[in-house]
Amino acid sequence: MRVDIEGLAVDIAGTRLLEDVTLRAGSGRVVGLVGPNGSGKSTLLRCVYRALRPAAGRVLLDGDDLHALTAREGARRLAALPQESASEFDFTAAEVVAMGRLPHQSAAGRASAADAAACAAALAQVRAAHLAERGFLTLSGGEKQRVLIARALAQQPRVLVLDEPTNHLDIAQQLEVLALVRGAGPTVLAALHDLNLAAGHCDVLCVVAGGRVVASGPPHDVLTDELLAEVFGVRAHRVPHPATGAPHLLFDRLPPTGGTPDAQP
Ligand SMILES: Nc1ncnc2c1ncn2[C@@H]1O[C@H](COP(=O)(O)OP(=O)(O)OP(=O)(O)O)[C@@H](O)[C@H]1O
Repeated sequence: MRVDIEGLAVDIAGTRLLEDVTLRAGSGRVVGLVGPNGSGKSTLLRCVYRALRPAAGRVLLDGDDLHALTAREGARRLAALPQESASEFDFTAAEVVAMGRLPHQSAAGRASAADAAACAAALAQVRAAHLAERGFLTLSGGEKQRVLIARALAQQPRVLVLDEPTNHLDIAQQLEVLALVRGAGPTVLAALHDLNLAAGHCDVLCVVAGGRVVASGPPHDVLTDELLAEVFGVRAHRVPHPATGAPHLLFDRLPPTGGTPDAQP
């Protein structure tokens, strides 16, 4: 399913947080949003999963205005992993994942065998089947994150919006989850902080700075020395990955006003 974001602007408490954001995610493509802290990535994603209403502009799913759909219609097409989604209630992990099936159920809300199978498959995909009967609040940060990703997968969306999906995950889980979402089929919009992970797992990167998209395109076309210096304040070095040959970025912090870059350990 294609996602077109057109001229999006967001105001909160009288302040414009996003201005004239336009981006396209082709069907089945993985689009990464990268940018410094506070640049507007979550605000943009919150508009896409309808936690915020834009002051201007539109989000189109295969041409349909997302904000004109009912909540149920929207949730059948699009699932989200918000940055902060701690459940206050003591549900089991299986019950949290089952919430992902609600948009597909009738008003009576009875789960079918297909719902149960989708939940079991999603938990297995994130290697969390053994956590099914655990209380969600008793899980570690990484275990919670995997269960919440399973909830989004169980929703069987055609668009997946992920705000920092690798939060709390160890490095093996980070690689596994990104490979999983890339191969899962839906169009993906994901905010990511690790530029090497983003470059390695996304078809397109959009760089957000100061509430605007300042660059977008294939990852290594976008992550130029000039952009990394200007937007992130770092000097980049590229080394080939010894196993794959893919370019890998190493960084020094650039001092705010001239001087010599600090080598980071
Ligand atoms: N409800 C709000 N009220 C006031 N300011 C807000 C609100 N939500 C976000 N902001 C501000 O909007 C800006 C963008 O925030 P946002 O969370 O979108 O950034 P981000 O790029 O996701 O950052 P991070 O990488 O730190 O998660 C920040 O300056 C933030 O403080």
